[in-house]
Amino acid sequence: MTPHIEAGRGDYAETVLLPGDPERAQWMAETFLETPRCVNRRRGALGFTGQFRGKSVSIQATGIGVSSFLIYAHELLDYHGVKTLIRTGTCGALSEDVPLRGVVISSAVRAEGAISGQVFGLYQPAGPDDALHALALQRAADLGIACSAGLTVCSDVFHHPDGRARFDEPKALGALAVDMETSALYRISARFGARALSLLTVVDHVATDEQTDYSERQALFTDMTRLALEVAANA
Ligand SMILES: O=P(O)(O)O[C@H]1O[C@H](CO)[C@@H](O)[C@H]1O
Ligand SMILES: O=c1cc[nH]c(=O)[nH]1
Repeated sequence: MTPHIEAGRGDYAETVLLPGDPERAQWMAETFLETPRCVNRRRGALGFTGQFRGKSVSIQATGIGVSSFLIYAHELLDYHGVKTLIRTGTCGALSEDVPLRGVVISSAVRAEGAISGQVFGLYQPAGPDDALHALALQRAADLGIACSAGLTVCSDVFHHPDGRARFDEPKALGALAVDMETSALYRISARFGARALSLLTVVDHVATDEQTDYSERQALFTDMTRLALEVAANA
């Protein structure tokens, strides 16, 4: 047991998928895992462990933002012996080339600057495990899942006073999309010697103002979840 996770040692698999939203965690577990069992309910941050093609896989909700994400990632890596973290998140698209509802693979992440993050080195450039990244591209092609791989931005602020203008610089660098956890994922995984990959589904479009409705979420995540589980099963 850790401060934020009631599960005991051995309750999590070595590979854990990490959605932000607990409802997504439950939907992913009940839709895709065989014999899913709930291993964490503390604070409503649902965690599940089950089987996918004979391999044990866990799914743990992380909440929103770097601070919340780091609590769950740290406790999974430090206490539960987790070796591979695959985020299954949502993002806002920054590039016109990335379609609404599409899947983005974060090949590298750039954090929006903030003084507090320097404490953890969160705002240094970071990237995924090379082998997981290559595997995701290959499995996406095999499965016919259209995805865009490239630079993403990690922001600490969803409702920002500067609006979308703050993304002009990362957009000019070719950033595809923005989320709020990927820099934490890549940095903390490197620190623990764990493997990491961030997969994101586009739920709104900063460039075109298109939005998905929350009611269509869950089904929207089929491609991303299939891809994450393919990587988990073959990593
Ligand atoms: O849907 P999740 O995985 O939570 O990810 C995205 O959604 C939240 C903002 O609505 C942030 O956590 C952002 O990273
Ligand atoms: O615009 C968005 C959508 C999802 N997640 C984000 O961080 N931003």
